[in-house]
This record gives sequence, C-alpha cells and structure tokens, in this order.
Amino acid sequence: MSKSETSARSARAKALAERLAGRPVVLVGMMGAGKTTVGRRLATRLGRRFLDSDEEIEKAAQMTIPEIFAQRGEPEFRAGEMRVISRLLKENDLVLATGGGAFVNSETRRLVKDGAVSVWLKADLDILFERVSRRSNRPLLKTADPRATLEKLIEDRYPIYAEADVTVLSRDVPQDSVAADIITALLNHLR
Ligand SMILES: Nc1ncnc2c1ncn2[C@@H]1O[C@H](COP(=O)(O)OP(=O)(O)O)[C@@H](O)[C@H]1O
Ligand SMILES: O=C(O)C1=C[C@@H](OP(=O)(O)O)[C@@H](O)[C@H](O)C1
Ligand SMILES: [Mg+2]
Repeated sequence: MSKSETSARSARAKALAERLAGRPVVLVGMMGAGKTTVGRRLATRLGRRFLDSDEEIEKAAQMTIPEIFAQRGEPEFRAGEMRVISRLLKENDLVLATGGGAFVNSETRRLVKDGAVSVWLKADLDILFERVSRRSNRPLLKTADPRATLEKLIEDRYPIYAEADVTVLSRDVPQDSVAADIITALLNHLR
C-alpha cells in the first residue's frame, strides 16, 4: 500500500472513531456471512478490540457451541447468548461479532439497538452455503438437507437483519475490502 493510501485509510478510521464516540460496532447476519473473520479485520483497521459472542459463550460455559446445543438445547444457548452480549456491550471501543441467531432474538436485538451501531453483513444463499460447508461446527445445519435449512433461515431472518443500522454486502471479494465497505457504510450512516 502506498503512503497516501495508508494515510487516507487512517484518516477514515479516525473520522469514524470520532463519529462512533466509543459506541460498539456489532456485526449481525447469517452463518457464513463473515462476521467473525471480517469483524477481526475491521477491529484492526479501527484500532479497536475484537470479541466474538460465540467464543465468549464457549469460554463461559467451558463447552463448544455444538456441545451446548446438544446438552442444553437452543433456548438455553439463546439465554446465555443474551447475557454474554449484554455484558460485552458495556465495553467501549469494541467490534463485536455475534452468532447468526443473536439479533433474531427480540431481547438481544433490543440490547444491540440501544447500545451499539449494528451492521448486517449480507450474502446470498450460494455464497453462504459454500462457506458453511467448509466446517461442521454449526448445529442448526445438521439436518438432512442443510442447504434447504439455510434457505429457510434466510427467508425467516432477512426481514429482521434488515433492522440493523447499515447493510453491507459480503461478497467473494477479499475480507479486507468488506471491512473497508463497512467503514464507508458507517461513515455515511453517522454523517
Ligand atoms: N469475503 C470473503 N471471501 C471469502 N471467504 C470469506 C469471506 N468472508 C468470510 N469468508 C470465509 O467464510 C467462512 C465463514 O466466515 P465466518 O467469519 O466464520 O462467518 P460467520 O462468523 O458470519 O459465520 C470462513 O471460512 C471465512 O474465512
Ligand atoms: O445462526 C445461528 O443461529 C447460529 C450461528 C452460529 O454463529 P455464526 O453465525 O458465527 O456461524 C452460532 O452462534 C450457532 O451455531 C447458531
Ligand atoms: Mg461467527
């Protein structure tokens, strides 16, 4: 990257930091959208701390997400997810990646809307399916037809994700350019 590109990038990050005034940035959207991986890059660009609610839930429960779903069930996972997100949102200067179902839960959504600026990372079925197929760590997709399950979740959840403050497309472009697109969208939103 040239010197002028580096300084333009840091000027944008600085402008955004001022407009955010410490408020957390929370990434929401479907499994495979890139919340965890793009979120980490966004935090680096902004000089912010990065946390992932799934990771924090696993630490608190001393169990993996698939174990929590299997041993405790989804309702208990959602209750824990809400408690963890409520705790994390008290932190300033944070980028928080949530699990795909977090924002769908009305109480968690209220916490995020009240305490943060929310970003919907949006991708279409083909991209999401290709990405989630790389790993088998998503209990909701352990069905006879995971693609159909994903499609149904998209149908149910898209109208809810659309309540986020900004929407950014998570295409198959480098994750760093998705992070840059998030910064642009947030700068426009907070203008
Ligand atoms: N822009 C992108 N281009 C290509 N692959 C991506 C992109 N964003 C994310 N991925 C990949 O997709 C998979 C799912 O990403 P992840 O960040 O875990 O999504 P989420 O947390 O939203 O479920 C990972 O293998 C990640 O490297
Ligand atoms: O969409 C969902 O309900 C879920 C998404 C997962 O996180 P990612 O969106 O990071 O994959 C994880 O929280 C859990 O498997 C449930
Ligand atoms: Mg994730």
